Amino acid sequence: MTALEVRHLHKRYGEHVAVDDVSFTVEEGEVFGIIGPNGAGKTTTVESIAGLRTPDSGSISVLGLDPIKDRAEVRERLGVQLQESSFPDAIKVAEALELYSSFYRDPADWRELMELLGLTDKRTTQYKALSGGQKQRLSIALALVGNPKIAILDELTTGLDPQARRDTWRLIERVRDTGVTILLVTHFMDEAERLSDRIAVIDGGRVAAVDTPAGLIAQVSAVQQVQFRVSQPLDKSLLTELPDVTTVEITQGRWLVTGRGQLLSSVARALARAQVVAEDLRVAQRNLDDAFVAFTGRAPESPEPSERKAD
Ligand SMILES: Nc1ncnc2c1ncn2[C@@H]1O[C@H](COP(=O)(O)OP(=O)(O)OP(=O)(O)O)[C@@H](O)[C@H]1O
Repeated sequence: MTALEVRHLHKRYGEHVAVDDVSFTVEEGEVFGIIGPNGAGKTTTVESIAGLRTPDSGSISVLGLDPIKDRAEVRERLGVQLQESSFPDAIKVAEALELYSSFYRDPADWRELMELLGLTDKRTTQYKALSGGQKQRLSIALALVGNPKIAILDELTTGLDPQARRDTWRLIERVRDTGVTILLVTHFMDEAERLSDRIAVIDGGRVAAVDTPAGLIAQVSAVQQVQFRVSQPLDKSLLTELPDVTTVEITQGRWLVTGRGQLLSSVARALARAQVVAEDLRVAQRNLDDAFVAFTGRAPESPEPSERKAD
């Protein structure tokens, strides 16, 4: 069954078009990733789904409901963890969870969530005294406290150290296993690849591609790369003139040959003809970073880990 349907979403701020034309569908139980460069319109899209922004045109259906017209019903079914959520400094972990759970008709057991998120021993700690990782876990707990069918997680692990990020991923997998549909906005390609069943690449307010992580990678893997060092000097033109080769770069003695088709065997034959041995030969494995570059023309940004510590 369809959990979310976004059709031709368009949203501008004044003259600035933040979301031009975005459409996608998310099935129940899916983890659906959204990736794209800064300012691509990802947050505006998820805020519109959450009913926090009113689209200028297009339609959004959340479990068959309209986020603006059916705001109260959507609130009951949708949990939102947005970028940089802030809470009153003095509120304690247990107080925040209890308070938020009181906003919902059929809340989750907030004590169980506190335990699941590893916050029980911080129950009496004030928000301001929590570490970055703990704040992040609290905001995830608060997104889940209404027992939502769909959770929106925006920049889930930005600012966390690698260990805390991996812990958070495991947590999200556990949440997914309970059947919650997850919409995940992320700058981290490894995170998107690990957690998402499907991913939308958004660029310039439009969907550049939607596919499984493997599907996105396969779409760009027609381009291949071979790297090696040469056992003796080699005339570069012997490779550049091969029909399967598009570029040849040499950096600090390392040859990087990009091309298509039977690239590896063409290069190997050319080297053999020149009686040159390829040392330390590597055939580049395509990953989601490459797909991101191919679809957006830009390298993914890795947000700087903040000063905050995970725990
Ligand atoms: N409240 C606002 N008023 C004016 N412009 C805005 C507002 N919010 C966002 N924008 C602009 O709209 C565009 C899309 O922003 P949005 O936050 O949706 O992108 P994003 O893909 O989530 O970016 P990031 O990855 O940096 O969070 C950007 O150019 C942004 O500067």
